[in-house]
Amino acid sequence: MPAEFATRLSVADARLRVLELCATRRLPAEAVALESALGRVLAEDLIAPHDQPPFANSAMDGFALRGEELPRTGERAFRLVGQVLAGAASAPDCGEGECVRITTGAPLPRGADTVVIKENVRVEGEAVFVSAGESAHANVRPAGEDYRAGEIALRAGERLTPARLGVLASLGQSQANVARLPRVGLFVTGDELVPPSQALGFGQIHDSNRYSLGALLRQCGIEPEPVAHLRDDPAALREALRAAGERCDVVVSSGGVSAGEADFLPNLVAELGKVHFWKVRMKPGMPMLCGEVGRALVFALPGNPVSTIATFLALVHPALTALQGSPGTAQRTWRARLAEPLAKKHERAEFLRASLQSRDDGGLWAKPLRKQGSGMLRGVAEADALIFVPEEAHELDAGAVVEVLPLPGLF
Ligand SMILES: Nc1nc2c(c(=O)[nH]1)N[C@H]1C(S)=C(S)[C@@H](COP(=O)(O)OP(=O)(O)OC[C@H]3O[C@@H](n4cnc5c(N)ncnc54)[C@H](O)[C@@H]3O)O[C@H]1N2
Ligand code: MOO
Repeated sequence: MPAEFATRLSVADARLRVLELCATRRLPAEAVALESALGRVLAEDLIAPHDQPPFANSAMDGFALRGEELPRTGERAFRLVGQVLAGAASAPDCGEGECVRITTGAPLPRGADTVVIKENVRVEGEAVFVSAGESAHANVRPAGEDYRAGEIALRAGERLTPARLGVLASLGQSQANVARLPRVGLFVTGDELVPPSQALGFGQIHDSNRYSLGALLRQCGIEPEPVAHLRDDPAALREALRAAGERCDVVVSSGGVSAGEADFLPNLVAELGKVHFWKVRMKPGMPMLCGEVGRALVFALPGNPVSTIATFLALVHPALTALQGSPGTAQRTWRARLAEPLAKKHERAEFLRASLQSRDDGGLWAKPLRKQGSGMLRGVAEADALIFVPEEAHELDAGAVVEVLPLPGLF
Protein backbone atom coordinates (compact mmCIF):
# COMPACT_ATOMS: atom_id res chain seq x y z
CA MET A 1 0.00 0.00 0.00
CA PRO A 2 1.65 3.28 -1.08
CA ALA A 3 2.18 5.64 1.84
CA GLU A 4 1.64 8.96 0.07
CA PHE A 5 -1.86 9.68 1.27
CA ALA A 6 -3.14 11.54 4.27
CA THR A 7 -4.34 9.56 7.22
CA ARG A 8 -6.13 10.22 10.51
CA LEU A 9 -7.48 13.58 9.32
CA SER A 10 -9.72 15.70 11.51
CA VAL A 11 -13.35 15.82 10.38
CA ALA A 12 -12.90 19.45 9.33
CA ASP A 13 -9.79 18.69 7.25
CA ALA A 14 -11.45 15.65 5.66
CA ARG A 15 -14.44 17.80 4.71
CA LEU A 16 -12.21 20.50 3.26
CA ARG A 17 -10.35 17.91 1.21
CA VAL A 18 -13.63 16.45 -0.05
CA LEU A 19 -14.89 19.90 -1.03
CA GLU A 20 -11.62 20.67 -2.85
CA LEU A 21 -11.94 17.43 -4.79
CA CYS A 22 -15.54 18.26 -5.70
CA ALA A 23 -14.70 21.81 -6.79
CA THR A 24 -12.69 20.41 -9.70
CA ARG A 25 -15.41 17.93 -10.62
CA ARG A 26 -18.47 20.14 -10.88
CA LEU A 27 -21.23 18.45 -12.81
CA PRO A 28 -22.44 20.06 -16.05
CA ALA A 29 -25.77 21.86 -16.35
CA GLU A 30 -28.90 20.46 -17.94
CA ALA A 31 -32.38 21.85 -18.56
CA VAL A 32 -35.08 20.09 -16.57
CA ALA A 33 -38.86 20.60 -16.67
CA LEU A 34 -40.09 22.28 -13.48
CA GLU A 35 -42.20 19.22 -12.64
CA SER A 36 -38.99 17.22 -12.23
CA ALA A 37 -36.75 19.88 -10.75
CA LEU A 38 -37.62 19.68 -7.04
CA GLY A 39 -34.44 19.38 -4.97
CA ARG A 40 -32.14 20.09 -7.90
CA VAL A 41 -29.42 22.76 -7.70
CA LEU A 42 -29.59 25.81 -9.97
CA ALA A 43 -26.64 26.02 -12.34
CA GLU A 44 -27.02 29.72 -13.10
CA ASP A 45 -28.56 32.85 -11.62
CA LEU A 46 -32.12 33.54 -12.66
CA ILE A 47 -32.50 37.17 -13.72
CA ALA A 48 -36.13 38.26 -13.56
CA PRO A 49 -37.17 38.81 -17.19
CA HIS A 50 -40.16 40.90 -16.13
CA ASP A 51 -41.61 42.54 -13.05
CA GLN A 52 -43.47 40.28 -10.66
CA PRO A 53 -46.28 41.07 -10.31
CA PRO A 54 -46.15 42.16 -13.94
CA PHE A 55 -48.71 44.96 -13.42
CA ALA A 56 -50.17 46.90 -10.49
CA ASN A 57 -53.17 44.97 -9.25
CA SER A 58 -55.66 44.74 -6.46
CA ALA A 59 -54.91 42.76 -3.31
CA MET A 60 -58.62 42.61 -2.37
CA ASP A 61 -62.11 42.46 -3.82
CA GLY A 62 -63.61 45.96 -3.74
CA PHE A 63 -63.65 49.28 -5.57
CA ALA A 64 -60.72 51.03 -7.23
CA LEU A 65 -60.67 54.83 -6.99
CA ARG A 66 -58.41 57.85 -6.57
CA GLY A 67 -56.99 57.95 -3.05
CA GLU A 68 -56.83 61.75 -2.96
CA GLU A 69 -60.63 61.79 -3.27
CA LEU A 70 -61.27 59.73 -0.13
CA PRO A 71 -63.42 61.65 2.39
CA ARG A 72 -61.68 62.92 5.55
CA THR A 73 -65.00 63.13 7.38
CA GLY A 74 -68.48 61.70 6.78
CA GLU A 75 -68.91 59.80 3.55
CA ARG A 76 -68.65 60.40 -0.16
CA ALA A 77 -70.39 58.84 -3.14
CA PHE A 78 -68.31 57.60 -6.10
CA ARG A 79 -69.89 56.92 -9.49
CA LEU A 80 -69.52 53.25 -10.52
CA VAL A 81 -68.30 53.26 -14.14
CA GLY A 82 -67.66 49.57 -14.71
CA GLN A 83 -65.75 46.58 -13.48
CA VAL A 84 -62.54 44.70 -14.00
CA LEU A 85 -62.24 41.06 -12.99
CA ALA A 86 -58.95 39.14 -12.82
CA GLY A 87 -58.23 37.92 -16.33
CA ALA A 88 -60.43 40.52 -18.08
CA ALA A 89 -59.17 41.65 -21.48
CA SER A 90 -59.28 45.34 -20.52
CA ALA A 91 -60.18 47.68 -17.68
CA PRO A 92 -62.23 50.90 -17.78
CA ASP A 93 -60.43 54.11 -16.84
CA CYS A 94 -61.19 55.65 -13.48
CA GLY A 95 -61.86 59.37 -13.77
CA GLU A 96 -62.47 62.02 -11.12
CA GLY A 97 -65.23 61.08 -8.71
CA GLU A 98 -65.47 57.62 -10.24
CA CYS A 99 -64.83 54.09 -9.06
CA VAL A 100 -64.46 50.67 -10.73
CA ARG A 101 -65.53 47.35 -9.22
CA ILE A 102 -62.41 45.18 -8.98
CA THR A 103 -61.45 41.66 -7.87
CA THR A 104 -58.26 40.37 -6.30
CA GLY A 105 -55.48 40.12 -8.87
CA ALA A 106 -57.21 42.31 -11.48
CA PRO A 107 -55.15 45.14 -13.04
CA LEU A 108 -55.68 48.51 -11.43
CA PRO A 109 -57.67 50.78 -13.82
CA ARG A 110 -55.79 53.79 -15.20
CA GLY A 111 -56.34 56.74 -12.87
CA ALA A 112 -56.95 54.63 -9.76
CA ASP A 113 -54.34 54.13 -7.04
CA THR A 114 -56.43 52.78 -4.16
CA VAL A 115 -58.82 49.92 -3.47
CA VAL A 116 -61.51 50.09 -0.79
CA ILE A 117 -62.68 46.61 0.19
CA LYS A 118 -66.27 45.76 -0.64
CA GLU A 119 -67.16 45.11 3.04
CA ASN A 120 -66.49 48.82 3.78
CA VAL A 121 -68.79 50.42 1.18
CA ARG A 122 -72.52 50.81 0.59
CA VAL A 123 -73.71 50.39 -2.97
CA GLU A 124 -76.92 52.06 -4.12
CA GLY A 125 -77.41 51.60 -7.85
CA GLU A 126 -74.58 53.48 -9.58
CA ALA A 127 -73.45 55.16 -6.37
CA VAL A 128 -70.79 53.66 -4.11
CA PHE A 129 -70.58 55.31 -0.67
CA VAL A 130 -67.22 55.33 1.08
CA SER A 131 -66.83 56.55 4.67
CA ALA A 132 -63.89 58.41 6.22
CA GLY A 133 -61.12 56.24 7.63
CA GLU A 134 -59.93 54.60 4.40
CA SER A 135 -56.28 55.00 3.39
CA ALA A 136 -54.97 56.18 0.05
CA HIS A 137 -52.89 53.55 -1.83
CA ALA A 138 -54.34 50.76 0.30
CA ASN A 139 -54.81 47.22 -1.07
CA VAL A 140 -52.72 47.82 -4.16
CA ARG A 141 -49.82 45.55 -5.16
CA PRO A 142 -47.45 47.64 -7.28
CA ALA A 143 -45.78 46.10 -10.33
CA GLY A 144 -42.45 44.53 -9.38
CA GLU A 145 -43.06 44.63 -5.62
CA ASP A 146 -41.92 41.00 -5.39
CA TYR A 147 -39.21 40.89 -8.09
CA ARG A 148 -38.06 43.73 -10.33
CA ALA A 149 -37.20 43.03 -13.96
CA GLY A 150 -33.43 42.64 -14.23
CA GLU A 151 -32.74 41.72 -10.62
CA ILE A 152 -31.34 38.36 -9.52
CA ALA A 153 -34.33 36.35 -8.36
CA LEU A 154 -32.56 33.04 -7.65
CA ARG A 155 -28.86 32.36 -7.39
CA ALA A 156 -26.71 29.60 -8.85
CA GLY A 157 -26.13 26.98 -6.17
CA GLU A 158 -29.58 27.34 -4.62
CA ARG A 159 -31.52 24.12 -4.18
CA LEU A 160 -34.97 24.22 -5.76
CA THR A 161 -37.63 24.12 -3.06
CA PRO A 162 -41.37 24.17 -3.81
CA ALA A 163 -41.43 27.96 -3.39
CA ARG A 164 -38.40 28.50 -5.65
CA LEU A 165 -40.06 26.37 -8.34
CA GLY A 166 -42.99 28.75 -7.98
CA VAL A 167 -40.66 31.70 -8.49
CA LEU A 168 -39.30 30.18 -11.69
CA ALA A 169 -42.81 29.61 -13.03
CA SER A 170 -44.03 33.07 -12.02
CA LEU A 171 -41.13 34.52 -13.99
CA GLY A 172 -42.12 32.61 -17.11
CA GLN A 173 -39.68 29.69 -16.94
CA SER A 174 -40.99 26.22 -17.78
CA GLN A 175 -37.57 24.64 -17.27
CA ALA A 176 -34.77 25.10 -14.80
CA ASN A 177 -31.09 25.06 -15.66
CA VAL A 178 -29.72 22.76 -12.99
CA ALA A 179 -26.60 20.71 -12.33
CA ARG A 180 -26.79 17.15 -13.55
CA LEU A 181 -27.26 14.68 -10.71
CA PRO A 182 -24.24 12.57 -9.88
CA ARG A 183 -24.31 8.98 -11.10
CA VAL A 184 -23.74 6.97 -7.97
CA GLY A 185 -22.67 3.35 -7.78
CA LEU A 186 -23.47 1.62 -4.49
CA PHE A 187 -21.73 -1.52 -3.23
CA VAL A 188 -22.19 -3.47 -0.09
CA THR A 189 -19.37 -5.88 0.68
CA GLY A 190 -19.11 -8.80 3.02
CA ASP A 191 -19.44 -12.60 2.92
CA GLU A 192 -21.67 -12.50 5.99
CA LEU A 193 -24.47 -10.54 4.29
CA VAL A 194 -27.73 -12.03 3.10
CA PRO A 195 -30.87 -10.20 1.93
CA PRO A 196 -33.63 -9.56 4.49
CA SER A 197 -35.76 -12.09 2.63
CA GLN A 198 -33.32 -14.94 3.31
CA ALA A 199 -33.14 -17.00 6.51
CA LEU A 200 -29.92 -16.51 8.45
CA GLY A 201 -27.32 -19.27 8.43
CA PHE A 202 -24.30 -19.57 10.74
CA GLY A 203 -22.52 -16.22 11.14
CA GLN A 204 -24.79 -14.46 8.68
CA ILE A 205 -26.59 -11.13 9.11
CA HIS A 206 -29.14 -9.34 7.02
CA ASP A 207 -27.73 -6.62 4.79
CA SER A 208 -29.14 -3.37 6.18
CA ASN A 209 -26.64 -0.85 4.79
CA ARG A 210 -27.97 -1.35 1.28
CA TYR A 211 -31.28 0.08 2.42
CA SER A 212 -29.97 2.82 4.71
CA LEU A 213 -27.49 4.05 2.12
CA GLY A 214 -29.97 3.76 -0.73
CA ALA A 215 -32.47 5.80 1.25
CA LEU A 216 -29.88 8.42 2.21
CA LEU A 217 -29.08 8.84 -1.48
CA ARG A 218 -32.76 9.06 -2.39
CA GLN A 219 -33.22 11.75 0.23
CA CYS A 220 -30.54 13.65 -1.69
CA GLY A 221 -32.68 13.20 -4.82
CA ILE A 222 -30.30 10.60 -6.24
CA GLU A 223 -31.44 7.19 -7.45
CA PRO A 224 -28.35 5.01 -7.15
CA GLU A 225 -27.50 2.32 -9.65
CA PRO A 226 -28.83 -1.13 -8.69
CA VAL A 227 -26.90 -2.09 -5.57
CA ALA A 228 -24.19 -4.68 -6.03
CA HIS A 229 -23.48 -7.13 -3.21
CA LEU A 230 -19.83 -8.08 -3.48
CA ARG A 231 -18.15 -10.90 -1.67
CA ASP A 232 -14.89 -10.32 0.17
CA ASP A 233 -13.00 -11.38 -2.91
CA PRO A 234 -10.29 -9.07 -4.27
CA ALA A 235 -10.84 -10.09 -7.90
CA ALA A 236 -14.58 -9.39 -7.76
CA LEU A 237 -14.06 -6.14 -5.87
CA ARG A 238 -11.35 -5.01 -8.29
CA GLU A 239 -13.51 -5.62 -11.35
CA ALA A 240 -16.55 -3.94 -9.79
CA LEU A 241 -14.54 -0.89 -8.76
CA ARG A 242 -12.82 -0.60 -12.12
CA ALA A 243 -16.10 -0.81 -14.03
CA ALA A 244 -17.85 1.65 -11.70
CA GLY A 245 -14.93 4.06 -12.12
CA GLU A 246 -15.74 4.18 -15.84
CA ARG A 247 -19.43 4.99 -15.57
CA CYS A 248 -20.00 6.69 -12.20
CA ASP A 249 -19.25 10.09 -10.75
CA VAL A 250 -19.27 8.70 -7.22
CA VAL A 251 -18.91 5.23 -5.78
CA VAL A 252 -20.14 4.58 -2.25
CA SER A 253 -19.31 1.28 -0.60
CA SER A 254 -19.83 -0.20 2.82
CA GLY A 255 -17.52 -2.59 4.61
CA GLY A 256 -14.08 -4.05 4.02
CA VAL A 257 -12.18 -0.86 4.70
CA SER A 258 -10.66 -1.50 8.11
CA ALA A 259 -7.81 -3.69 9.32
CA GLY A 260 -9.25 -7.19 8.96
CA GLU A 261 -7.88 -10.00 6.79
CA ALA A 262 -10.76 -9.48 4.34
CA ASP A 263 -10.56 -5.66 4.23
CA PHE A 264 -9.31 -5.28 0.67
CA LEU A 265 -10.66 -1.90 -0.38
CA PRO A 266 -7.79 0.43 0.63
CA ASN A 267 -5.26 -1.58 -1.37
CA LEU A 268 -7.60 -1.91 -4.32
CA VAL A 269 -8.35 1.81 -4.51
CA ALA A 270 -4.62 2.53 -4.32
CA GLU A 271 -3.94 -0.02 -7.05
CA LEU A 272 -6.68 1.12 -9.44
CA GLY A 273 -6.55 4.85 -8.76
CA LYS A 274 -5.62 6.96 -5.81
CA VAL A 275 -6.31 7.15 -2.09
CA HIS A 276 -6.88 10.76 -1.02
CA PHE A 277 -7.21 9.95 2.64
CA TRP A 278 -7.85 6.94 4.80
CA LYS A 279 -9.10 7.22 8.38
CA VAL A 280 -10.76 10.25 9.89
CA ARG A 281 -10.58 11.14 13.58
CA MET A 282 -14.28 10.54 14.13
CA LYS A 283 -16.32 8.07 16.13
CA PRO A 284 -18.06 6.20 14.71
CA GLY A 285 -16.60 5.94 11.23
CA MET A 286 -12.87 6.19 11.74
CA PRO A 287 -11.79 3.74 8.99
CA MET A 288 -13.52 5.59 6.14
CA LEU A 289 -11.57 6.12 2.96
CA CYS A 290 -11.82 8.70 0.20
CA GLY A 291 -10.12 8.10 -3.10
CA GLU A 292 -10.70 7.98 -6.81
CA VAL A 293 -10.89 5.27 -9.43
CA GLY A 294 -11.29 6.22 -13.07
CA ARG A 295 -13.59 9.25 -13.15
CA ALA A 296 -15.32 8.36 -9.88
CA LEU A 297 -14.74 9.74 -6.43
CA VAL A 298 -14.79 6.75 -4.10
CA PHE A 299 -16.14 6.83 -0.58
CA ALA A 300 -15.46 3.52 1.12
CA LEU A 301 -17.50 3.64 4.30
CA PRO A 302 -17.05 1.37 7.30
CA GLY A 303 -19.53 -1.47 7.48
CA ASN A 304 -20.84 -0.92 10.99
CA PRO A 305 -24.36 0.36 10.25
CA VAL A 306 -24.10 3.50 12.37
CA SER A 307 -20.61 4.27 11.07
CA THR A 308 -21.98 3.99 7.55
CA ILE A 309 -24.73 6.53 8.23
CA ALA A 310 -22.50 8.93 10.18
CA THR A 311 -19.77 9.00 7.54
CA PHE A 312 -22.35 9.45 4.81
CA LEU A 313 -23.83 12.47 6.58
CA ALA A 314 -20.49 13.96 7.60
CA LEU A 315 -18.61 13.55 4.32
CA VAL A 316 -20.57 12.00 1.45
CA HIS A 317 -23.62 14.23 1.65
CA PRO A 318 -21.48 17.41 1.46
CA ALA A 319 -19.70 15.90 -1.55
CA LEU A 320 -22.93 15.14 -3.39
CA THR A 321 -24.21 18.67 -2.93
CA ALA A 322 -20.83 20.27 -3.71
CA LEU A 323 -20.57 18.33 -6.98
CA GLN A 324 -23.83 20.05 -7.94
CA GLY A 325 -22.45 23.44 -6.95
CA SER A 326 -24.46 23.86 -3.76
CA PRO A 327 -22.93 24.80 -0.43
CA GLY A 328 -25.41 22.26 0.95
CA THR A 329 -27.39 21.96 4.12
CA ALA A 330 -24.75 19.74 5.68
CA GLN A 331 -22.61 22.83 6.02
CA ARG A 332 -25.35 24.73 7.77
CA THR A 333 -24.63 24.72 11.45
CA TRP A 334 -27.40 24.02 13.91
CA ARG A 335 -26.86 24.54 17.58
CA ALA A 336 -28.57 23.07 20.59
CA ARG A 337 -28.03 22.84 24.32
CA LEU A 338 -27.05 19.59 25.96
CA ALA A 339 -29.90 18.18 28.03
CA GLU A 340 -27.44 16.28 30.22
CA PRO A 341 -23.68 16.37 30.87
CA LEU A 342 -21.30 14.49 28.59
CA ALA A 343 -17.97 12.82 29.11
CA LYS A 344 -15.76 11.62 26.24
CA LYS A 345 -12.49 9.78 26.89
CA HIS A 346 -11.07 9.34 23.40
CA GLU A 347 -9.33 11.92 21.22
CA ARG A 348 -11.62 11.61 18.18
CA ALA A 349 -14.56 13.83 17.42
CA GLU A 350 -17.79 12.01 18.16
CA PHE A 351 -21.17 11.96 16.46
CA LEU A 352 -23.55 11.04 19.27
CA ARG A 353 -27.07 9.89 18.54
CA ALA A 354 -29.53 12.27 20.16
CA SER A 355 -33.15 13.25 20.41
CA LEU A 356 -34.00 16.90 19.90
CA GLN A 357 -36.50 18.80 21.94
CA SER A 358 -37.79 22.24 21.05
CA ARG A 359 -38.71 23.76 24.42
CA ASP A 360 -41.26 26.47 25.17
CA ASP A 361 -38.54 29.08 25.86
CA GLY A 362 -37.45 28.79 22.21
CA GLY A 363 -34.34 26.77 22.98
CA LEU A 364 -33.39 23.58 21.17
CA TRP A 365 -32.12 20.82 23.46
CA ALA A 366 -30.25 17.66 22.50
CA LYS A 367 -30.38 14.55 24.65
CA PRO A 368 -27.90 11.75 23.90
CA LEU A 369 -29.58 8.36 23.54
CA ARG A 370 -28.45 5.30 25.45
CA LYS A 371 -27.61 2.99 22.53
CA GLN A 372 -24.39 4.48 21.15
CA GLY A 373 -22.62 1.40 19.76
CA SER A 374 -21.56 1.73 16.12
CA GLY A 375 -23.34 -1.53 15.36
CA MET A 376 -26.55 -0.50 17.12
CA LEU A 377 -28.99 0.85 14.59
CA ARG A 378 -31.52 1.47 17.35
CA GLY A 379 -29.50 4.52 18.42
CA VAL A 380 -29.95 6.20 15.02
CA ALA A 381 -33.42 4.82 14.46
CA GLU A 382 -34.62 6.62 17.60
CA ALA A 383 -32.53 9.75 17.02
CA ASP A 384 -33.44 13.10 15.51
CA ALA A 385 -29.88 14.30 15.15
CA LEU A 386 -26.23 13.60 15.72
CA ILE A 387 -24.47 15.74 18.32
CA PHE A 388 -21.01 16.74 17.13
CA VAL A 389 -18.58 16.55 20.05
CA PRO A 390 -15.26 18.12 18.99
CA GLU A 391 -11.99 16.27 19.52
CA GLU A 392 -10.84 18.57 22.28
CA ALA A 393 -14.09 18.42 24.28
CA HIS A 394 -13.90 15.85 27.05
CA GLU A 395 -16.32 17.09 29.69
CA LEU A 396 -19.39 19.08 28.72
CA ASP A 397 -21.91 20.38 31.25
CA ALA A 398 -25.65 20.18 30.86
CA GLY A 399 -26.71 23.34 29.04
CA ALA A 400 -23.48 23.56 27.03
CA VAL A 401 -24.06 24.68 23.43
CA VAL A 402 -23.18 21.97 20.91
CA GLU A 403 -23.35 21.61 17.15
CA VAL A 404 -25.99 19.18 15.90
CA LEU A 405 -26.46 17.55 12.54
CA PRO A 406 -30.19 16.90 12.01
CA LEU A 407 -30.89 13.52 10.44
CA PRO A 408 -32.38 13.83 6.95
CA GLY A 409 -36.12 14.04 6.94
CA LEU A 410 -36.35 15.89 10.25
CA PHE A 411 -36.79 19.36 8.75
N1 LIG B 1 -8.11 -4.31 14.44
C1 LIG B 1 -8.99 -3.40 14.10
N2 LIG B 1 -10.26 -3.77 13.95
C2 LIG B 1 -11.19 -2.86 13.60
C3 LIG B 1 -10.82 -1.52 13.44
C4 LIG B 1 -9.45 -1.17 13.56
O1 LIG B 1 -9.07 0.00 13.37
N3 LIG B 1 -8.59 -2.15 13.86
N4 LIG B 1 -11.79 -0.60 13.18
C5 LIG B 1 -13.08 -0.93 13.71
C6 LIG B 1 -14.05 0.04 13.31
S1 LIG B 1 -13.99 1.52 14.12
C7 LIG B 1 -15.01 -0.21 12.39
S2 LIG B 1 -16.18 0.98 12.03
C8 LIG B 1 -15.08 -1.46 11.67
C9 LIG B 1 -15.16 -1.17 10.19
O2 LIG B 1 -14.89 -2.30 9.49
P1 LIG B 1 -15.07 -2.45 7.93
O3 LIG B 1 -15.39 -1.17 7.28
O4 LIG B 1 -13.92 -3.16 7.44
O5 LIG B 1 -16.41 -3.25 7.81
P2 LIG B 1 -16.64 -4.79 7.97
O6 LIG B 1 -15.56 -5.38 8.78
O7 LIG B 1 -16.90 -5.32 6.63
O8 LIG B 1 -17.97 -4.73 8.81
C10 LIG B 1 -18.05 -4.14 10.08
C11 LIG B 1 -19.33 -4.60 10.75
O9 LIG B 1 -20.43 -4.15 10.02
C12 LIG B 1 -21.26 -5.22 9.59
N5 LIG B 1 -21.74 -4.94 8.24
C13 LIG B 1 -20.99 -4.83 7.14
N6 LIG B 1 -21.76 -4.57 6.07
C14 LIG B 1 -23.02 -4.54 6.51
C15 LIG B 1 -24.27 -4.33 5.86
N7 LIG B 1 -24.35 -4.13 4.54
N8 LIG B 1 -25.39 -4.35 6.60
C16 LIG B 1 -25.31 -4.58 7.94
N9 LIG B 1 -24.15 -4.76 8.61
C17 LIG B 1 -23.02 -4.77 7.90
C18 LIG B 1 -20.32 -6.39 9.59
O10 LIG B 1 -20.97 -7.61 9.68
C19 LIG B 1 -19.46 -6.09 10.77
O11 LIG B 1 -20.10 -6.47 11.97
O12 LIG B 1 -13.96 -2.27 11.92
C20 LIG B 1 -13.56 -2.31 13.30
N10 LIG B 1 -12.49 -3.24 13.44
O1 MOO C 1 -15.45 3.94 13.83
MO1 MOO C 1 -16.09 2.44 14.14
O2 MOO C 1 -17.18 3.20 13.13
O3 MOO C 1 -16.09 3.26 15.76
O4 MOO C 1 -17.21 1.46 14.88
